[in-house]
Amino acid sequence: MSIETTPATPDPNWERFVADLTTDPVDKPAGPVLQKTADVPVNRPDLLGDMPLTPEWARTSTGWRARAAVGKVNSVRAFRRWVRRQNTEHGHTAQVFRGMRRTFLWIQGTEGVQIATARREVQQAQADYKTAKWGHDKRLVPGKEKDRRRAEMEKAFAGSVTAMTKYKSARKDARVRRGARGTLAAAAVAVPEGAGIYLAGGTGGLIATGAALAAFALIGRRTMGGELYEDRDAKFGDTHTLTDTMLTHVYQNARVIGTDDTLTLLTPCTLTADGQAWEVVFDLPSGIPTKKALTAKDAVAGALGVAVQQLNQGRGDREGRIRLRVSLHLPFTGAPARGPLLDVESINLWQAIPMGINLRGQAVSTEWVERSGLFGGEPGAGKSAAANDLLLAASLDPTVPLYLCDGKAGADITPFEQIATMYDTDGDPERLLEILEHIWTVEIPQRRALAKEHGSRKLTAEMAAKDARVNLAVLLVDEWSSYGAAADRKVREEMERLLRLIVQQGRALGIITLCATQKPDADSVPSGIRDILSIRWAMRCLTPQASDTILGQGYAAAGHNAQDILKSQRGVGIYMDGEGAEPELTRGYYYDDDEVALILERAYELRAKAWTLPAGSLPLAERLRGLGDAQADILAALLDAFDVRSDADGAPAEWLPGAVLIEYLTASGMDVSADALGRLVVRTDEDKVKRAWEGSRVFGYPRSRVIATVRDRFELGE
Ligand SMILES: Nc1ncnc2c1ncn2[C@@H]1O[C@H](COP(=O)(O)OP(=O)(O)OP(=O)(O)O)[C@@H](O)[C@H]1O
Repeated sequence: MSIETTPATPDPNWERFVADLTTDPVDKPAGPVLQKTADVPVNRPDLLGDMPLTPEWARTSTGWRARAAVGKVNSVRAFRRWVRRQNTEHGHTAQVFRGMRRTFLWIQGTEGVQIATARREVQQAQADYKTAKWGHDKRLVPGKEKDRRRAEMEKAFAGSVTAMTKYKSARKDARVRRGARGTLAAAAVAVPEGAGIYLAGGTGGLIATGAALAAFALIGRRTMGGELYEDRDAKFGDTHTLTDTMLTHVYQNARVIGTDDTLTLLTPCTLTADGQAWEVVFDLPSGIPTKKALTAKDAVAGALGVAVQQLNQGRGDREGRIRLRVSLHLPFTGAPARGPLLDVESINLWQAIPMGINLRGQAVSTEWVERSGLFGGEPGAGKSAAANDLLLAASLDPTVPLYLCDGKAGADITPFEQIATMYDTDGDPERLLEILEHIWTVEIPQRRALAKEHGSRKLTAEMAAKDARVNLAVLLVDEWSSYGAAADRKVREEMERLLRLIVQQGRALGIITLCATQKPDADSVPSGIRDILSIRWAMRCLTPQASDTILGQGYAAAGHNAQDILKSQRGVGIYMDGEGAEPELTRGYYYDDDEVALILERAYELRAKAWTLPAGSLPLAERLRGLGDAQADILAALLDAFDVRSDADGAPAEWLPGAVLIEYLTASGMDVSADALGRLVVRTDEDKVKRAWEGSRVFGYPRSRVIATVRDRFELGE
């Protein structure tokens, strides 16, 4: 009987799944599968996810290079440890001699004891026989007693003979056994030696000698006290290799877990692809909170034998889970990475902007829309450089007005002056007040009205895409405390009130506020304002309290302490990208003075093209052209004509003949007669006096008269 089956309708999902298992993986493109076994073909994914984890990069050339580099470090360190060991009783010479002595003792064996016992028995039996014989040889002993004594003497004699035989046999036995063991030991040394010399000459002999010495060293491994050499005290700092057992010991020694507890590793201890660190994810034993490990950062670093800056413990995706990263060297001490703004044409500030690089070497980008920031740290920690990451990006978005105030009266924002809508580089509280008042009474109401027009209470990227009037704005207040110290109480209170209102209400209306401070404490940033600044960057601080002032209460105790950052780690800070974000050690991109100038030159061009340069920043001729008026165009061309004839110092010519101006206008495509020019630029009688020009005296126009005409007709000045 046969059973007929109907052909099944093909199921595409099933076919795809089976195809993954059955087709030759080499023909298929490698998917984004990161965890695969080492012993399955390279592109075969771990479909069931139950194979040992081997990161993909491990088989790449970078992976091999990274491992080779670490291997080299480990070899050097192992050699140094070996040299240190040689002076101790665990040294290999001591081991070889101990091994030889032990071999000799083994050859001698325990037969000596049996011989000594047999000898002792012989001596005893002979003494017994002598005593019995002496008793028997006495005279005047009755017959019966004489018989008994003879019997005793004969028995003692027999015993003495037996003991002597046993003694002789023990000696013979010992000789045989020792001979056999001696032969075995000698053969074990001599045979390989002979074979080595026979097969490979002197080299073979050397190899065989080496092997014999190694064998003796092995036999003599244990000291007389019975101790074995162990690398028990090796720490990560000594070896550069992180092992599973080492990790558990570390957390036990740091008293994060009990001595009987173990960690549950979710990934193996793995060297990162760039060879810079080891990473592992593990669970603490049940009931131990993550915070306990994070708080014990110093103890964990000590147990690992590394600097606290090399250790990074991050919270995993559930309580009790830790993502550990141990850097091989102090991170962030090399040259800073090239800032990405150098390679972009322009920026859209509505999108995330690049701020820096994290410990893993990944770019950290932040969306600043509806956010505000607080950057703090000791002088020279890198706040201005960090603030530049935002300011330079904002500069490259030509739609963004910049309001920049520096309470320290330093030179940090001077390069931005030309493109800033309003700025204060003198630390003048009155000017800051003026800027804040402008934002509060002009910017914010305009923005609110615009949002209302769009039927919303917010300005969004979608609105900006449709309506050119919708934009973001940036307000920087560097060193608030200096303004506070320089202002009287009334001005200070007013500044504080306005800043709070701007941060609170400007957020939704596209105003991004960034505060920076050298001395993070309650005075330097009023707490009412501090609490609403969502992005925090704590650069190196002098105390944990200062670090907490920037990041929030309790962060230092939980292991996020900006005091741990070294002085040499400039531009490095604990970065919190918004509310509730996990703090992350990040080094800001750094743009030196030349790079800042280069970016700002581009920003100026972008803004000039977009007509968003602040009034006064554009040359007068450009502003005239922007009016779209025929007479303004002629006046702009006239100003150009004076510029073309500038003197050696670059100052425009003060006076030019009318014929030269007409010629320039004609060359610029403007048909203007001498009369028309005279009507446009009205001269005084004094202006009409002839002046010397290339050997003759001619009529002409002073530049000041053209400027006056511009002012009178278009209310524009230089
Ligand atoms: N991200 C960085 N990478 C490398 N070096 C940096 C970085 N940031 C800052 N530096 C170095 O640190 C120096 C000081 O930086 P910066 O002026 O930004 O510090 P600051 O905290 O603003 O100081 P102050 O409070 O005195 O203004 C810079 O001149 C630069 O050499």
